[in-house]
Amino acid sequence: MAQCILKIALDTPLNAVFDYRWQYQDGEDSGGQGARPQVGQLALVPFARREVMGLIVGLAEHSDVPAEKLKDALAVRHQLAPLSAQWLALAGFAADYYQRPLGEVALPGLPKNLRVLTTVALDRAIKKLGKLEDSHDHTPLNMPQLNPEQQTAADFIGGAQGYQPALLYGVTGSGKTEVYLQACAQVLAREPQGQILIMVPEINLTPQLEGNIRARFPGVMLATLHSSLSEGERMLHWLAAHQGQARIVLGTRLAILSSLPKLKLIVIDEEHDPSYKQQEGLRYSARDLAVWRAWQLKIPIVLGSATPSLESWHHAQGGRYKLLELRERAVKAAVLPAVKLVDMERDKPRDGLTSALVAALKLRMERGEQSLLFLNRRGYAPVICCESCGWISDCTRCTSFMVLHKPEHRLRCHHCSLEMRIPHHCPTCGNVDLQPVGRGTQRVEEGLQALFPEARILRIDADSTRKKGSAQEAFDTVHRGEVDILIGTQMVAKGHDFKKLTLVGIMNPDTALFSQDYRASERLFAQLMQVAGRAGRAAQTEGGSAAEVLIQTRYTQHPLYSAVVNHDYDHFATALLEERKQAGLPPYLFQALLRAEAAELATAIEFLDIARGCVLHPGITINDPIPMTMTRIHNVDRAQLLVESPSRPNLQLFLKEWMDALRSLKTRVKWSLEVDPLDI
Ligand SMILES: Nc1ncnc2c1ncn2[C@@H]1O[C@H](COP(=O)(O)OP(=O)(O)OP(=O)(O)O)[C@@H](O)[C@H]1O
Ligand SMILES: [Zn+2]
Repeated sequence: MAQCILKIALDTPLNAVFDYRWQYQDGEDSGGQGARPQVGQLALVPFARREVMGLIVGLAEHSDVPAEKLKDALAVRHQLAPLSAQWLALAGFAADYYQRPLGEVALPGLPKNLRVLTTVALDRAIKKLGKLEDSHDHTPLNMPQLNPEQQTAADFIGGAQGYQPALLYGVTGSGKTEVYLQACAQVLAREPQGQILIMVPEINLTPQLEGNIRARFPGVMLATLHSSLSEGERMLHWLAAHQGQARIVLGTRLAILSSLPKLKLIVIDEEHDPSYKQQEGLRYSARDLAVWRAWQLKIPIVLGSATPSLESWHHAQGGRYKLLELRERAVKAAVLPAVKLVDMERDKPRDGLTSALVAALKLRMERGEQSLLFLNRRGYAPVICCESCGWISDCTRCTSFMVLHKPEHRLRCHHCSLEMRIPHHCPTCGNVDLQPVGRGTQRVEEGLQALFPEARILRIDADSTRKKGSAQEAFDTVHRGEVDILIGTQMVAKGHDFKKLTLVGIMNPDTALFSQDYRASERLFAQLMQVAGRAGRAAQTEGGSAAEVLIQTRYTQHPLYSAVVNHDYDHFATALLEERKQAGLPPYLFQALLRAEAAELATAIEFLDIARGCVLHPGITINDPIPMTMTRIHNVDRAQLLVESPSRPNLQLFLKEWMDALRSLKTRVKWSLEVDPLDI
């Protein structure tokens, strides 16, 4: 018997690697159950009176831990091929950059079934996969002729060698998907063992793309990775990628941490989308990690969008990313829709709809075409109020309102999930006449039903698609043409290729114009361009309507709307970047946000005040602590502290020192750090 020390990363907030003793049979070939373990393997160990799965990140002959304190590891998962050095480096980079212990990044990045104590699930999955193999026939089927711009882009991406980031800036409906698929075909032809990672921002976009990929490459093994897989499926798909069997992996942001030993190309579709940012726990940007991963592996990466993020646009302007452009819609004779502003001051809306929008809807109904109404607010009304005493339905646990959900007869807080029946009378004065204020998708649906009793109306939002599979069913109904008017939130706004849609109505985007968040205008612009881009994606039929987008607004002179009317991303983005430069904001400045939570706001602020003073570092601006805009959620008060620097490396140095100092502070305040925050 021989003995070694396993250096193990565990999923705990303690920023450390733990030593365990392990005995194995000396000389046995690697791979056997008794072999010497390898870095990148998983091991079961005792920790704090529990048994937990850890990741071997190092091997040693001796430990500094006194022998009587050193514990034995319980098992090593020899049946699983070790995670590669590159994968460990990726997890290590993410841990460093986002200031988290390695174990807290690496272990949650693995499927749950790998981390359970028994090996049943793992053994079963490995056995199942043993029979499956990619057919090695990577011949693409039904490749459409690309237009010259698409061809240039596909050839550039497909032919790129080494680290080569490209920004594929193509207007909505310009056929970016086709560019990805043909670039993939080139890579698969050149690298028969190679793997490709394709990411989409939202789970609802996976089925459409999965269908396209399977139809194009029937012989290629495809694995999907997203949050609605069962644990069994996730394990199977993850393993198919890890063992190099899956050639194409399609997934949402969590797929960025999948193990892909033969990765040769990364595709990030809709790269501007905020959903690439994880908003809890390890708050990483999957897009940024993808770029790092491509750099590390020296492989090409393409970021695609009709409305690139300002960060990526900035890189493309500065020459760090190759800019590839698609200026026209791919389907011949499909043109970008005419965008018109409807002045709500002149054309007063009834039930939220101006007469211009009603007329446009009516025309589509008569012609058997589809319309989409976009309203980014679910529920029936954002609040109910008592007209006699002024009571409003605010949430008792949050700085927000209880939203009226009429079909379910409930009031619901969208932040803490508090629920109650709709009160019969005002809780303060007893008045029975409680009125909904404002309008959500449910109320729009009700109004439309009254207006167009014969119309087939479908609402798609988080409430209507709670059941597994129901979102896909809803989108299929639209694609089959069984819907006349579709009402939806941002769920319907992006990526979908609805072929029969000729009208998009945007109900009330004005509120976002006056947000305090400096990113609000970038986001609103992207959202409007994306949703507008759902109209007119097929050629206009004879006697059919030209594609049209109506934006209802009270601010018809606003430059943001003019840019949308003119489909003018370039100028708008360039102007926004200039503003950011003048104001000293990202991407010209790097930020991190320290958040603190406590029962009392004062406690949170007090903690941030201490944090503010505990490390001094030249070139770093530490702002005053302030309450968060949504101060209270679920009876917890929240405050934040913004840290800024024009130098990313300098900020990173500071954060490292700062986190060490904060970890040693004794406090009951719950705190967390976000690097490159999106919402401030
Ligand atoms: N070369 C081509 N010839 C004919 N049709 C094409 C070609 N390329 C793409 N298309 C079609 O054009 C439509 C739009 O393509 P796609 O959905 O890829 O656009 P997109 O650029 O991803 O748009 P968005 O940014 O709005 O998601 C699809 O129906 C696709 O089949
Ligand atoms: Zn609440």
